[in-house]
Amino acid sequence: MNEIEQRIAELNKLLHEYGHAYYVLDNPIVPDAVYDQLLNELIALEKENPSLIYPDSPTQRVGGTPLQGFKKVTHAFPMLSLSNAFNELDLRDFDRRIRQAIGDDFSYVCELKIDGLAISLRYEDGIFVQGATRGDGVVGEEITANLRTIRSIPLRLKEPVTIEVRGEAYMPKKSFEALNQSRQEKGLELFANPRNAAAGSLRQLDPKIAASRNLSTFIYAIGGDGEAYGIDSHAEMLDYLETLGFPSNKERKFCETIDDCIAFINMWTENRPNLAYEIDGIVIKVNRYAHQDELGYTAKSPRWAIAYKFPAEEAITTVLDIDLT
Ligand SMILES: NC(=O)c1c(N)nc(OC2CCCC2)nc1O[C@@H]1CCC[C@@H]1O
Repeated sequence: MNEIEQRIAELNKLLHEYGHAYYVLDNPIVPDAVYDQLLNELIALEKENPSLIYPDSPTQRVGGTPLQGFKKVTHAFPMLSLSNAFNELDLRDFDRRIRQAIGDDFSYVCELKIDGLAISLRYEDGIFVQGATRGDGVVGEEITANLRTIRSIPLRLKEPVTIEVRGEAYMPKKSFEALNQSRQEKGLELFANPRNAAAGSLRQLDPKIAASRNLSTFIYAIGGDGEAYGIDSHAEMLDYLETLGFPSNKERKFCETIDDCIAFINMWTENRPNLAYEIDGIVIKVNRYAHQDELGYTAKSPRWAIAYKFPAEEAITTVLDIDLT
């Protein structure tokens, strides 16, 4: 390797490491100025040596020309939805059904239900090759170019594995407020909520627009059977995703009983306003894969998971308005 090739390899390695710390671990290890200076050095070197541009170079996140439209993609594994629970009774019915099916010796994992847009990411030998929306669960839209612009989505994994993962793309509350503020000043129509803003951003044909919207992601599932990766529980799968370099939500909790889950739900019902992103509920999943296999699936959702949905704010204000008039 000549010294230019060496420097380009070194810059790719450093910028990947710094980018992962900043965007995935939310824990920067160099000041922004240092990151920007290295990125500009790489941009200049790549300009002089285009044949040395790595496909997963951080300079390759924002594509050039806008697309004419989005291709359809059939998911290798259907992207399921979640059945809902709205109160404690629903949760205890869910728990009773599980215990009737597999006995009492099991545990749950509780996760925040991110209020964004479900996405699927495909990696071949560790390289990000395709990203799609959930669509109807079977067929989605191919939005790879837009997903590449999301800094928390790794372009190369820490292991050269071929894997398909699922997660939620979302717009942090602060980015949503800033976006609507700037749209207000331009006399543009405002987005109703961060979820619509994220969906609207990922439906843009020009990746430069998606890149400007400060989207992020949390990854929460492997498409297909996790056993293929030597994992046998949901908790282990989330840890494995982190070792590969994916962002997973750290507010998850291992719960022995449904009472622990209800305590978790009560805590986050209280704490939700302090989060940097919107959640619309709490997802409760039976932890061990052996138990998930025993419980199986309905046509559209797993029997081993349920989403407790927070009461919608607007409904409460409507009720209050009636009471107050
Ligand atoms: N929105 C979420 O934070 C979330 C989550 N934390 N975990 C899952 O588990 C999947 C995998 C098994 C069936 C649903 N799904 C989520 O969102 C889904 C996307 C499509 C419907 C649900 O909103």
